[in-house]
Amino acid sequence: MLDINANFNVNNTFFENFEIKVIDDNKNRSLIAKNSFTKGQVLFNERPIVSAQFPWNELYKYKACEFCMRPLESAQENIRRLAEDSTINLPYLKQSCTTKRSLHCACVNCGIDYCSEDCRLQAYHLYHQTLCLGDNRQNPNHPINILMDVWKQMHFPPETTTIYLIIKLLAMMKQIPQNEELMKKLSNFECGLVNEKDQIPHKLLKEKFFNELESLREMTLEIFKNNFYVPECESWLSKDGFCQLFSLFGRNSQGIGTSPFSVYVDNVSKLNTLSKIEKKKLDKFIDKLYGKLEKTAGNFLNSEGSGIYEYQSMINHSCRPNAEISFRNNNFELSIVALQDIEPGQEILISYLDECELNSSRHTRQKLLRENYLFNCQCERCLAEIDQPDVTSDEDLEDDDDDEYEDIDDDEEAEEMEN
Ligand SMILES: C[S@@+](CC[C@H](N)C(=O)[O-])C[C@H]1O[C@@H](n2cnc3c(N)ncnc32)[C@H](O)[C@@H]1O
Repeated sequence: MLDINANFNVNNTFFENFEIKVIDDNKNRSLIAKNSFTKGQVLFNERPIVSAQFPWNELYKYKACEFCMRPLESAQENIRRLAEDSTINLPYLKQSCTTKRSLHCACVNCGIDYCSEDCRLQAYHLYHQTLCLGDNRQNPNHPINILMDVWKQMHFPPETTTIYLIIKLLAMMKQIPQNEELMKKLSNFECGLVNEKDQIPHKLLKEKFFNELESLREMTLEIFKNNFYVPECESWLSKDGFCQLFSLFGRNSQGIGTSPFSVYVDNVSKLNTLSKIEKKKLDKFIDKLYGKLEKTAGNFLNSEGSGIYEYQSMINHSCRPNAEISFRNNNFELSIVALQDIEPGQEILISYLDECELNSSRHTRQKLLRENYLFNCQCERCLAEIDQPDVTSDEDLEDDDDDEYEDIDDDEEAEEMEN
């Protein structure tokens, strides 16, 4: 039988290196280093409890393993598709492309693709036995396909989450023998609909989305009753339970991005058999390809999805982080990597914002964190910049009009400055 813990866990030295501690009222729990780490060191690796590729991303033919999201295209296929140019030939492909087509396989009933037999088996034992649609995989009238279509119409790219995470989770609850353990893990995640202390609601749960959320709930409930009813999960599909489930994914899910071309670029640039002239030529060639990609694919270069991670979700945010997330295996396994030397007793802090957002004003950063993660950031940098004028970064200005919480916050801050 499959060891369910092997699917979720981080390596077993985790609690030798870290402790989870409540160190302040605002942030609640924090992850604290027990040992020292040097810049560039991997603090830990972790696989998600549940993950899924985004549906638009899949529709646009970003081929990835259904279980671990490892790309299924070779670097050459990937660049040809994204750059819309079937004449591109990548040099040194054999040494630098990691896609292993000979290991790929598919579910014999529905044809879903996996990067290996191991992934196919793990998916089967965790959820796919329940979710395999067989001949109905392409049937637009199958309730799961209808739900996915409705979801796609509600959430156009750039995608941040998917209703399929909820479907997979319900199937896992049905299938796995130790589902109390999964239930326990889920109960550890932040899933409040509002930040009770500061009364900040989640953006996906604002009034304007109530009708959408209700139709998603009704459809999911129908699928649940007919396909994988589990008595313990019935409350998840009540009105409140469903909002909480949504909030759990909204507040905790971590984006996953994989790409055969970027791995190729990484590997090819490390080849030490090339002369200086060959290296220069190669750099120029790759720059040109990226130029092409910018025109044809813009920012959409990766197979994208999201997942929830038990231990990564214990790490608080800082606008001046000392660690970062990376997907070094080009699949859903996440690594937390030190950005600087870390001493015992120091809190591990990552950024929930991307690089561009991190470079924005304090006002913009705080707004993004409030909307997505329901907190007023109390990090060292935000506290140090508290006297900064309340300036919104340029790229954010057009969003300002429809942000009712911004206005409340501006008024409060203006009042504070007057007093
Ligand atoms: C993914 S959880 C991190 C772990 C969390 N502290 C816990 O106890 O489970 C994210 C939540 O932690 C809190 N948090 C994280 N970083 C914070 C920060 N810089 N300032 C204030 N609260 C923070 C917020 O409540 C946020 O919604």
